[in-house]
Amino acid sequence: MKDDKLGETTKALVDDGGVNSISPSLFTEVFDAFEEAVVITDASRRIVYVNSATERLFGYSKNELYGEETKILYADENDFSEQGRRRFNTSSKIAAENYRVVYRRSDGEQFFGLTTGAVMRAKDGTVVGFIGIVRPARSTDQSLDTLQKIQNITSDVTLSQSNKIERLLRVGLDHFGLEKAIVSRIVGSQYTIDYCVDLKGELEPLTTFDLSGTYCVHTLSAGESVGFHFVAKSEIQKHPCYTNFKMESYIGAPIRLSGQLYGTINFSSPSPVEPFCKDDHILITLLSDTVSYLLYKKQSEEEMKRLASVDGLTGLPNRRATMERLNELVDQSSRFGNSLSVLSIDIDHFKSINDKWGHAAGDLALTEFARLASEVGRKTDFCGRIGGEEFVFFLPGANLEASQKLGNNLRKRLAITPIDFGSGASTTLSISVGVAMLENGESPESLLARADEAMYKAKQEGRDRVYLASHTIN
Ligand SMILES: Nc1nc2c(ncn2[C@@H]2O[C@H](COP(=O)(O)OP(=O)(O)OP(=O)(O)O)[C@@H](O)[C@H]2O)c(=O)[nH]1
Repeated sequence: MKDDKLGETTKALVDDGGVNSISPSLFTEVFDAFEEAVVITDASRRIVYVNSATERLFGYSKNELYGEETKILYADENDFSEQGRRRFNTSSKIAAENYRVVYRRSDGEQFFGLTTGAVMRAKDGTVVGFIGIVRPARSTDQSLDTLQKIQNITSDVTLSQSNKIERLLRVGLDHFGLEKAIVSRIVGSQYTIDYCVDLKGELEPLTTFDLSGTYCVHTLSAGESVGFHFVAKSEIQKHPCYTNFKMESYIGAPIRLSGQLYGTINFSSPSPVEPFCKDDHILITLLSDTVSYLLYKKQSEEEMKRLASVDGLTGLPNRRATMERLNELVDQSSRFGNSLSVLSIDIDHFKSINDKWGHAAGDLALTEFARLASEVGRKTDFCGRIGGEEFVFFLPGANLEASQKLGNNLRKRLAITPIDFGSGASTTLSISVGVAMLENGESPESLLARADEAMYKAKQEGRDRVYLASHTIN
């Protein structure tokens, strides 16, 4: 409500006898429904009426306040005498202006209040009192503190991007004084929790909802930050989001990534809160931009990691990633006493393919081999390229017999799958395979060396066969 309008409204309540002549029940009828604190004074700034919101906000009962100067509400007496008097004096010209002042509750706690004030005039124009409307504003100190925390998190090189996002959600929860924080991923009509922090521990990442039944559908249709501080009293009180989740307060903003919608960042709570102010909307937009930047960095890092571990030609894990996986598997098998077998595979006479049909044909043969190799074996089996035409298979839980079977299956598949180089040229591949099974306390290097040794034996014995390694090489 604008101050000038406020003045007009109060005029109707006041007669020439001043504010004291009005029955408090009339004020109560008008102002008790307000969510803001309403304080009415006489012309000497003594309180004649406060509404219930004032009692809640300042922690005083009506009777404790009636007759007191409004000084009792200010944290700083100077504000009462200077700031207050600028507005609350009989010749005040200040009308349509919101201002912030530090107030003090009955328990001594201080808070910033966003205040609107007006002079109350009787019908003949004489000033009979003042009316002030106060709602708590988050303090500048708190906003600065929040900004500082955001900066500390984003600049911390020891944190992963995911850790940073989770910490930002906590900072947002603290700032808004809410209970649940979510970064959602939205694809089509599906809303998935990507990250969450829930003080009640009820939310879990990867939970999905139908977007149309969430609060975020309002954020998306607005295309910018949206806040509801008391949903039961808002225009969305009948929306399924309220029936589904029963959150009274919500503030959310869309997250865009590389120009596309990614999802939302949102904070909510089953209890109503004070109305969200402009600063809150600026802050959630800043959080959304920061999360978007972190998600972008995370995706870039993942892509770089993927590229660094994948063989560019075949798409199989490269030597580095393959050796890492072998180390992990040997470690797991040694700890849990499970078997682990390794196949060392070398394509026979591969050089002749290059020589006969060119390097591109050799590349095609390697790609086709990788495709067929990926089709044999179980989901838990691992196939990697460790050199030119050298590949390995790691088979967790498999013994020599099962590994030999896989080697032979692959040989058979290759034998019946000609690779077409165009212009009528084609060939099938044969492989020499060495198999070794992890022995007690054996190192990854030794296991692989035994499989290689067995593969060379297969070559020596005429190629196109599987050879089983015997014992540890000393
Ligand atoms: N086209 C192509 N050829 C490759 C690639 N990497 C390695 N090679 C070739 O693979 C061939 C390997 O040949 P060799 O090690 O002599 O063995 P081979 O001809 O397979 O004979 P055996 O292993 O003894 O059966 C070499 O000619 C390499 O140039 C690649 O990425 N693409």
